[in-house]
Amino acid sequence: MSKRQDALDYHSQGRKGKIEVITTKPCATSRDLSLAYSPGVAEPCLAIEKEPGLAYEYTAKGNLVAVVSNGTAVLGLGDIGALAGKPVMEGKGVLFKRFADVDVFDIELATKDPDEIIRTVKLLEPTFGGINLEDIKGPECFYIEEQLKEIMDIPVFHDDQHGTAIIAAAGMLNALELVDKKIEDVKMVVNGAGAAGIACANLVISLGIKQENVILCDTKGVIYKGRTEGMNAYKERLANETSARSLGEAVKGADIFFGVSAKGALTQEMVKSMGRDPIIFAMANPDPEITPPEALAVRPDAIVGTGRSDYPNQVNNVLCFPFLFRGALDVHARAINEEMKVAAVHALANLARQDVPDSVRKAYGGEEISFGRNYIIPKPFDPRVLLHVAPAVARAAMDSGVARRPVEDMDRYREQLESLQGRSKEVMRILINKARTNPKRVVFPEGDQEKILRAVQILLDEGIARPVLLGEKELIRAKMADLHMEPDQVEIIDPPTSPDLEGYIDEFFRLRQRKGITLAEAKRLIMKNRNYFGAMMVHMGDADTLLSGIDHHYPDTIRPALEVIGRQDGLSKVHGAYMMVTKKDVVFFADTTVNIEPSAEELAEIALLTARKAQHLDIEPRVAMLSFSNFGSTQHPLSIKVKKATALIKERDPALVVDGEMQANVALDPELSAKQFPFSAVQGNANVFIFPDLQSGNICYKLLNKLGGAEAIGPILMGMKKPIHVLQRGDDVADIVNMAAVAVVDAQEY
Ligand SMILES: NC(=O)C1=CN([C@@H]2O[C@H](COP(=O)(O)OP(=O)(O)OC[C@H]3O[C@@H](n4cnc5c(N)ncnc54)[C@H](OP(=O)(O)O)[C@@H]3O)[C@@H](O)[C@H]2O)C=CC1
Ligand SMILES: CC(=O)C(=O)O
Ligand SMILES: [Mg+2]
Repeated sequence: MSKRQDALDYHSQGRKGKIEVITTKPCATSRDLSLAYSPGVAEPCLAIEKEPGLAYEYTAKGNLVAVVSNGTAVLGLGDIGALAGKPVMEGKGVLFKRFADVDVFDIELATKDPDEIIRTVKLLEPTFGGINLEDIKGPECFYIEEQLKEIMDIPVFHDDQHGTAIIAAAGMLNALELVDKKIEDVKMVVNGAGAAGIACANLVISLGIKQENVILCDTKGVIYKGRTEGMNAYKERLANETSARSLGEAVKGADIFFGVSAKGALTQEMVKSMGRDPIIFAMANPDPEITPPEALAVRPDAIVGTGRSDYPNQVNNVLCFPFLFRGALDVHARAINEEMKVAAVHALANLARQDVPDSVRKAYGGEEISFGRNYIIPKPFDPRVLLHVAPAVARAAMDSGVARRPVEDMDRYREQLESLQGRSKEVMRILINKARTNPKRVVFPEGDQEKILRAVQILLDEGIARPVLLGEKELIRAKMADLHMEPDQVEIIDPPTSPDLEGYIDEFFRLRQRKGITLAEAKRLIMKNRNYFGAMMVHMGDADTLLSGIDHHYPDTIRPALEVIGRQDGLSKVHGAYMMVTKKDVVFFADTTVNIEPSAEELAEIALLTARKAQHLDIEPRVAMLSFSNFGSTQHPLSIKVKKATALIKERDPALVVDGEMQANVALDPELSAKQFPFSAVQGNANVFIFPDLQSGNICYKLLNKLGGAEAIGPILMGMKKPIHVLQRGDDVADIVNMAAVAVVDAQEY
């Protein structure tokens, strides 16, 4: 199918267009009706009449943005009119929702009269928490925005001006660092002196580029002092004394080119003539001023960005407006001011320098992404953008006095932002915060693995753990340098040269001498097998917990731990659980990894240990002992075993909410439970699921993960004397970080 047809089908298939309105309150019963509408609705009306600020409490105003356009500069398609611009405005709505959960009404106005637009938008003020002006051409856009900012008490933001300028400035700051040029020395050309061009020039000047070093061009060529044709007050303010008259003359020797004009405006000849390591942002949409392959063919030393997602370095305002508005709306900002824009610039620029999580790499087809010439600004699908930009903007709004409702607890605010991105993030945030309250020493026997190093950087940045790496010092240091990590921030231990080596060997020999180990073998294992050395560290109290397994088979990781540390007294075995994070909730599955055919006694042990894990994560456990039978409905040794286990648990922990044996649907269906099993302690609200054997547990968690899309965090090993945790081969950096948090929180319990 052609790209054109594809795009048309995308818009027309199913419900037409890209947006619909969804209600947030039930309207199923006559009671609902009387609350949603008359008579109940009168109450919030009267409350708002008395106290207008309550509109943020009782209506959707606070999360609603108007995307307003008259269609005079739609992308680079030009003046195609308000109606034809509607797909773009609906598209902005999609992006606002997808990236920052901001709701949008798109408003297309069939007028070119700036005052008519101003009056109309002003009249819309009661409806919205913010106004995003879009694709209104220069110079009218400047007057419209200025006037609206003056007369409105909610944020008014022309995205083509400032959104573009913010992204381009963030990318430019990073590109300048990469090419080692000082902002106060560089010469720049901005091609296009409309909405985007004027705003880009103003912002980079405010960030430190000298005004006399910024040459603006438009369809008539260079905007120089004294030019009369095609001028306006905004161009005039930026006109410079220069002898250059054409774009070709202006870009000669320039360090930076910003294109916000039209397809093909920059030629290869022009690129050739630029200064060393030229920075070229060809931002015209949908087709750039020059494509990256064209530019790089003549100047391999260039850093090139475009507005498109199919080339590296997408310099597009999508990376800004959803997150900026999120921050502004969340503090009920009166405006979006310079301070908030600059905060967004720095938040974006800083984020691009940080290590990129695997989830983001995966979203981008597994491509290698790290700070450098092909990655100078974050990617829009990077969930961290929301968490960095919105709080930075909210903070700037508060500091500059335009926040009507300041955020009191920034950490809590970040947690709320994370919860916008799904329950799993929220739970992990709780876990991570718990880890941060008392970060423990985590030893990583696979300290030379790149994924471990990348995870360690995040653990350090977030203060989740105090990592200790095992491996050859020089090798690890070199790998850290490749990853732009600071080697001195992590302790590295090379077992053969460790001063603790002899002591560990002696102790290990003492532990295992009656289990068939010779002193020579003890020496070899502790010196050569870092899983043994790491386990000894935990045993001797030199580390609090161990995390390993990314490059080892499961038994090779777990055996040293069992031999050195062993299980807790009184337990028959160690057991394994998974935390399953669904869209709705977080539940525990056990045993999913260790015990193949647990006895009733072992099942009871598994349930008690898993319930304790849940409690430790502030989740009140409700344990379902699963079977194919409900409370004696089938008499079979397998179901009788589960029934026996249930009785044992009740005996050992009478306060624990637990019941069984029961089928999985009964464990999850309150109505069914109430109707058929009103005596059960678990009323269809189970969150800890104990499986009768490993087959069912292991199969279920994998199906839920693959078919149901639930995130599986684990295996969480339970019942060791000291906490040891096992990574899975193939775990990515985020999994390692999650497991490290699990390990730290676990270690806090010991
Ligand atoms: N990547 C991104 O995030 C964004 C990209 N853009 C892109 O920037 C471009 C301009 O948008 P916007 O500023 O809103 O539009 P405007 O209509 O406000 O401004 C367009 C400007 O470009 C100039 N121009 C047009 N064609 C040429 C050319 N061939 N050579 C030199 N100058 C030219 C016009 O000159 P004159 O004044 O003489 O008419 C005018 O100054 C569009 O392609 C748009 O897609 C815009 C916003 C965001
Ligand atoms: C991206 C955008 O806003 C534009 O091209 O107009
Ligand atoms: Mg636009």
